[in-house]
Amino acid sequence: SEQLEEDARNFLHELDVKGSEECTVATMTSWNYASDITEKHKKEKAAAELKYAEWEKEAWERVRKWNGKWETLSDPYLKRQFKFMSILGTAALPKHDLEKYNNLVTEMSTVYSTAKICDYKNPRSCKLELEPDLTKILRTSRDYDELEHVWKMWRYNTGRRIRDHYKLFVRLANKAAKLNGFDNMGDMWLYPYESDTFRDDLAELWQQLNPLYQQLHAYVRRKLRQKYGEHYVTRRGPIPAHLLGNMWAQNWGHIYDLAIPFPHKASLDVTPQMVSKGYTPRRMFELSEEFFVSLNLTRMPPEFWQHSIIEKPQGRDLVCHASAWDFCNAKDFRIKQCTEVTMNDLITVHHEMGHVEYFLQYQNLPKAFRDGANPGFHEAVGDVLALSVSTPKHLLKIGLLNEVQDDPEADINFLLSMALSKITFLPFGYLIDLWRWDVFSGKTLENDWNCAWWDLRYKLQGIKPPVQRSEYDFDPGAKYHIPGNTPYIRYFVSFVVQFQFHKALCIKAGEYDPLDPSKPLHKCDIDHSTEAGNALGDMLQLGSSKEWPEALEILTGTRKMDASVIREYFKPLELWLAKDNERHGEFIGWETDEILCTSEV
Ligand SMILES: CC(=O)N[C@@H](CC(=O)O)C(=O)NC[C@H](CC1(C(=O)N[C@@H](Cc2ccc(O)cc2)C(=O)O)CCCC1)C(=O)O
Ligand SMILES: [Zn+2]
Repeated sequence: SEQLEEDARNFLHELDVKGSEECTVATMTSWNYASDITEKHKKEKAAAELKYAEWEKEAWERVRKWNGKWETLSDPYLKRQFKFMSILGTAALPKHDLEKYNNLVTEMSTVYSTAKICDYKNPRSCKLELEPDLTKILRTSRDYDELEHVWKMWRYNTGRRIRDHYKLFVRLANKAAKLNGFDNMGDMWLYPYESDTFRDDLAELWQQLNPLYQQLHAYVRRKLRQKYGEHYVTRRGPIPAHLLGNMWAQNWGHIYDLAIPFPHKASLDVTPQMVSKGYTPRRMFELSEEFFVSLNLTRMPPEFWQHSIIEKPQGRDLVCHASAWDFCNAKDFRIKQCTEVTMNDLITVHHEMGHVEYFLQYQNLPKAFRDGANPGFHEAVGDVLALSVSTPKHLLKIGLLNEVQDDPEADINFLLSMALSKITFLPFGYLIDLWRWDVFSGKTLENDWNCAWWDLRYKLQGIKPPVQRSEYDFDPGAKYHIPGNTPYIRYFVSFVVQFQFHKALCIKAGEYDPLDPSKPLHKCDIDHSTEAGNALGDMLQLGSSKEWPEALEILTGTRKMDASVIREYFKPLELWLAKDNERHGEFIGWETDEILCTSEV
């Protein structure tokens, strides 16, 4: 009835205003803790989390009173808000359980963010931190034993120390999920994807992408065998995980120098040019903002520049892992990033600013809709712009390259550098929550946690630990998102859909034409295209007010995740890798009879 509709609008508006105010308070205490880890900030954050949970519970109980009525409303926009506000979340836990749950997550995050290890070359000095020290060693060292030391000690001082926390955490998480009507927390995490074929769809995407990954894996293994010798990197075995330039082997971009196909061509890593041109983190953020503005998207507000932390502050502990923050008041948006002047961090700056651009585009929607169409969309925005920024053509435009070699060999070099961060990430992006879903569902028992992790790491990534692991270790806990309790499948989704977004925007920018060989997808740069920017903005403004297939269709014309676009982007490389591997008689895939992880405790 008209009256019911009117009452519903007023009711939702009241909850929206109050919910945003409560959200601002809670987010501020979370920011204070993440940017300055002290006992005082920890206590204030814990108290604010409980207070926010009380509000969520009150709001949820008032929404429940509308059950049987809101379903009869005719306006889908109102019904969708009621649908989302009918899920309470972890606030459904009894207060003492919620306090325990929150403290476990904060405690695990603190262990991770404050962990330090001793220097391999100077064992009495024990203050090396993940950022910048350990990431720098993993990125630059080619000393097999030094890399093994750093890899092992990081896991000793993080994962091993939170294994027991995680046991309790899983039980409480599942208790909360059941109170929300889900079988376990894994199912509750998948709710925002609103699809009962989602897991199957993901498995299908991985099947389509695995062959390309295996070709790249075989090629890189040969290059690493040349560097470290056949004893360490065997012909047919998995690659030792600590040789891939990254603490988790999730991005192999930093061993590009060992893998470059045509070494006599110009390097594409513009870090040296950034340093020699006196780039600062501030300049990197302004460069990224300029790109968004060139697309006719929204510039960062003054508060962003006032309150963001874009360089590592000295003399205090903080969560250095980059992050973007929405303070729920359509005014205060921030990034916290311990930025270094490297190309990799320039990409990360775009990733984080992509989150803020999404926050800005949907800031006037009701709070229930101030999210990505699905979490993977939120992760894709910044990466889409970074696909354009990474092209030699764009780097020339912004003065970070002084020449572009436009020939097939330079093309293969470029595509390989992109594949070392985009294709290598796919199995990792998939397996993190494959492991966690099995842990939440009980399919993987506590005594098998670490060896189940290494089964997946071996099966999907074709890597192995440099030293044998056991169930005394807890290697998943050495990756930020596990102690941080952040779902991860969003990144796998993002790495597929970001290429679909890229293709749609490149067509609108006139930068891609499937029939024009001079305009392949991987050479497209959408900067300064307001057609592309307006199309992207139109989708971002929807927030989560429409189901994600509809948002995807508005931008790309399709309603499904489609792996054929990322494969089209890398097609020239895929052909070249297959030929090169065949020429060298490379074994595609991996096998081993080594015991990677012993399960007796
Ligand atoms: C308040 C809050 O927490 N906000 C959320 C955002 C939101 O939910 O609104 C947030 O800021 N999350 C932090 C997280 C940081 C990063 C990350 O963790 N990345 C993944 C995977 C990956 C790797 C390469 C890549 O190109 C893209 C992704 C990893 O490093 O493993 C680190 C560097 C990049 C992004 C992020 O921004 O997603
Ligand atoms: Zn992100």
